[in-house]
Amino acid sequence: MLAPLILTLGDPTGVGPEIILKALLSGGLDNLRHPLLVAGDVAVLQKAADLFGAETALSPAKGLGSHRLRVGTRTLEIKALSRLPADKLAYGKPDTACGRAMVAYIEWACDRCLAGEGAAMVTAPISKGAIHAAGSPFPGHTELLAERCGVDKVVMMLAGERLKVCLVTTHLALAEVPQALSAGDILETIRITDGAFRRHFALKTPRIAVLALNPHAGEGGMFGDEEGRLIAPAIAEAVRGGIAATGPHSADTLFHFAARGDYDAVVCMYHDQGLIPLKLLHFDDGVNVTLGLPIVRTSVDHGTAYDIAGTGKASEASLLAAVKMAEQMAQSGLPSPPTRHGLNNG
Ligand SMILES: NC(=O)c1ccc[n+]([C@@H]2O[C@H](COP(=O)([O-])OP(=O)(O)OC[C@H]3O[C@@H](n4cnc5c(N)ncnc54)[C@H](O)[C@@H]3O)[C@@H](O)[C@H]2O)c1
Ligand SMILES: N[C@H](C(=O)O)[C@H](O)COP(=O)(O)O
Repeated sequence: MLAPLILTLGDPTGVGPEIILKALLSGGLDNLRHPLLVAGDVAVLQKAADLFGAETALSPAKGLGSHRLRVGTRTLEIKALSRLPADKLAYGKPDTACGRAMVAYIEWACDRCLAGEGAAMVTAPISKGAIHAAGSPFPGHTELLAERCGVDKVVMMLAGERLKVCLVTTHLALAEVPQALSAGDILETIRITDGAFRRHFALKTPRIAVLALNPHAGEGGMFGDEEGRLIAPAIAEAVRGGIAATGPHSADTLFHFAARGDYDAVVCMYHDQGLIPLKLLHFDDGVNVTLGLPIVRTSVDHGTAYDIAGTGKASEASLLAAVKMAEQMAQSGLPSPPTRHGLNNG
């Protein structure tokens, strides 16, 4: 039997629980090669099932899971890692117990994957504010997983069929981006992107466009020198290493060409540079992937959507795409980046 894909519940008061139930009830999880295991909370999932009027029945599970929840004609395997008072929780209002639970789901899934007991982890959305309030020092999954896996550099990629963006910097204030950029970090982002595309997406020579930071790529230094000082040297070094990287490209025009298929990946200097075009094209079915980990991690591309949590309206499409991509990546093997803690099982 193949190791399971471990799906973390995310914020119990966000849309995570209901999109998991919606994906299950849609039949979109029926034909996976790997078994699916939800790392989460039984009562929270039962409450989400009620949103869809689905009849549920609970029984004990053997193996990695602790419970089996029958929902209508389908079954969800669950590892219960919290026992939250679901009836008392209000959608959109996580407390510190919820914050701690979100972190516990992620840590457990990560550790199972590092131990080879999970084939991949797929994450439902968390609230960055809630995990912060619960004492987590990390701004999101990406940074938490890098630290837990003992990896210094990972790459946040958001992927859709038409566009794949890979970020040099992620969750930091825009004002801090120029200081945070370095030629070494840009080069590492290009290398991790190239390696992941060769391994997981079967591309012999991925075509990687690297963006400029400033308008018109700095216009020859008139407004900004990061292009000549940091980005161009990183691209030149990548090219010397056999990578098909080009740039620095002006960000305003490049996405048009990337979306029509001229490039396989776009390396972006900061979060919104890449995520605005990505979500414009792929809000419904985009997938967030952490490249450079010794485990496979994919995620939905959206957040907790508190404004619609508990209504059953949230789309499950990104979650289904994330599960599908996790399976594809798990089957294509793992990269073996060096890790600080020697946990590399790749
Ligand atoms: N992977 C993650 O864990 C992740 C990703 C992005 C944001 N976040 C976090 O989520 C919280 C809220 O972030 P935000 O408000 O910027 O973004 P959001 O994605 O939660 O919501 C933005 C808008 O998109 C809508 N939306 C989101 N998901 C939807 C879905 N599945 N179907 C239909 N509509 C949907 C929402 O209703 C809202 O109007 C923040 O704490 C943020 O940090 C987490
Ligand atoms: N930057 C992502 C997005 O906007 O979709 C999101 O915040 C992901 O964060 P983590 O996967 O690191 O939680």
